[in-house]
Amino acid sequence: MDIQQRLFDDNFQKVVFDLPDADIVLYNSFFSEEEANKLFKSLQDSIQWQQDQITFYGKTYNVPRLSALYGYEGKSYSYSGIAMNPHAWTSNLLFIKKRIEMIAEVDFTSCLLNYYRDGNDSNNWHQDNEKELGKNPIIGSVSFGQTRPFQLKHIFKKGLKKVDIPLTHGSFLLMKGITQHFWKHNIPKTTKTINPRINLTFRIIKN
Ligand SMILES: O=C(O)CCC(=O)C(=O)O
Ligand SMILES: [Fe+2]
Repeated sequence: MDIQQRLFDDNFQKVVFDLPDADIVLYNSFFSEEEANKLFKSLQDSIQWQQDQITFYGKTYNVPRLSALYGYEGKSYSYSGIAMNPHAWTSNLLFIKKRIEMIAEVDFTSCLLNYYRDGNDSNNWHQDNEKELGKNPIIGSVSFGQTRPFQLKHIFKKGLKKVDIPLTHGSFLLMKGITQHFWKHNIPKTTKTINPRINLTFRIIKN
């Protein structure tokens, strides 16, 4: 490990979660306060946010958040039952991608962004297990803005308690291994008055 890597490592706090059937690590303050403030504002203004819809038993609903897909050309991705073509990487996204790849040691091909405008926006229980992500998906999740709880529940071991991980401004959460086979996650709604939040999930699309 060179000096630069060591200095960089010292700036954040690493939390390893001791959970069965999971490989989840959280790095708080992975981005400095100053970097995180800048990135939040520029992503808020420059990302091509869109309102996706989902059809459920023949009825169409707005997804309770705004979203956007970025990545390498041709790496289309299906989520919420819709095939999406990515926008080209921006310099901010490449900056974030490079930084997290120093830790994740993979080449992420795609980034799904979510914009949670307020407490009414949420992300319902799901696994990131689309077949394009391969057998054991590696998900690199970066958060800016309002801290929201990222909840996890084991799909089969009903006796296990729900896990609640606050994802703070500038944090980086890495999920890999068999995690997506055994755990669902969600961002719950809240009636509290809160600020907006941006989350980026970097993924590897194999097609
Ligand atoms: O907002 C988050 O922290 C989670 C987002 C998420 O689970 C997803 O996009 O698949
Ligand atoms: Fe997810």
